[in-house]
Amino acid sequence: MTPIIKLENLSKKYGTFYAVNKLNLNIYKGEVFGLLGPNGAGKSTTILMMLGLTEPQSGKALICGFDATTNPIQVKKRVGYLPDTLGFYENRTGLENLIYIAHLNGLSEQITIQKAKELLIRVGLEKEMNKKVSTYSRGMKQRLGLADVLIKNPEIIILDEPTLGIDPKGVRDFLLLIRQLSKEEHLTVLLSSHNLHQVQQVCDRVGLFVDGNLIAEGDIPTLSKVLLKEQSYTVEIKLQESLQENSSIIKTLLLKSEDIKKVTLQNDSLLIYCTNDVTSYIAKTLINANFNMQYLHIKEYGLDDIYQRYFENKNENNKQIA
Ligand SMILES: Nc1ncnc2c1ncn2[C@@H]1O[C@H](COP(=O)(O)OP(=O)(O)OP(=O)(O)O)[C@@H](O)[C@H]1O
Repeated sequence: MTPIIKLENLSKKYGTFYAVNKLNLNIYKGEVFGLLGPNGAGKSTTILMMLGLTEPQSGKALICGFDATTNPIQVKKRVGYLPDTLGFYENRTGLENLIYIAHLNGLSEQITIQKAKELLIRVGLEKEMNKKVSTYSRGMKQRLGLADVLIKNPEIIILDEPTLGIDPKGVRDFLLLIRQLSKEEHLTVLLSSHNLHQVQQVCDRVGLFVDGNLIAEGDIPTLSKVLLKEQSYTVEIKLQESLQENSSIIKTLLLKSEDIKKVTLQNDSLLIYCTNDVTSYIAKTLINANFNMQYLHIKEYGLDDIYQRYFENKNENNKQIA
């Protein structure tokens, strides 16, 4: 399958500093892809290069087959971009604002009004479309922004921190809407965020940016494997016997398995970090040693945990090096 977005060795330098460093990434039609990373990681710079709004030092951004640097007009026709700050005519209604944008995009007079109304209904602004934008909440403005982006029938939409400042229900509804649009209309969505939980809810795949580098990409289980490497499964157990008294014998027993990398005591349970799912081995080993198990479960990692543990591990390694 040909990717709809193809970034090849894309780099951007400010002075001597690389904001984006040799980025390679393929995104396919109909995917919801999350650009995730802390402040300053290079997400917005990457988006600007994809839109042809800033030139890369080296490499290429191919969008729907067009080079964003040499052919930004073709790219602009196919991509809808929702920046993190929106500007509307506040004393005009949502419908008037949308019609204005439709005209700017060259849509004919006849189809504009009908299409604008349909879109405002689609994004959930049916009741508010004839109210002035000055009366809109942040969430409503974001929906209007989405309608602005969709009116030119883009193949790709790029949303920069789209849920900033919206209340939790608004965020949920907005993300659901994006997911629906992508799945029903086969729209490719690129979403930049530092909110892991939101990205996890809505994205098919995620790319994790740190200091201008894409350090991992994939779905959540893949990211977990790549970032946590040898410790991507954690099994938590609790025994009827005292773990304080028995922890060293248990560690010796369990660490005989090559798949078990670390065993730590945490409060009154034992955390066993493994490369694979070895729960049955753990259970058998402990039962054979006459321990009585109170519970055993595999801890599922969300993006939040993966991210936090990745940075914890990195800091630990840095400390060890220093
Ligand atoms: N015009 C510029 N001139 C100099 N440095 C810049 C410029 N634009 C961005 N940078 C730097 O490049 C790095 C990447 O910035 P970028 O805005 O792409 O990050 P980001 O991941 O989008 O962050 P945020 O989540 O805060 O928006 C940062 O260190 C930033 O200070």
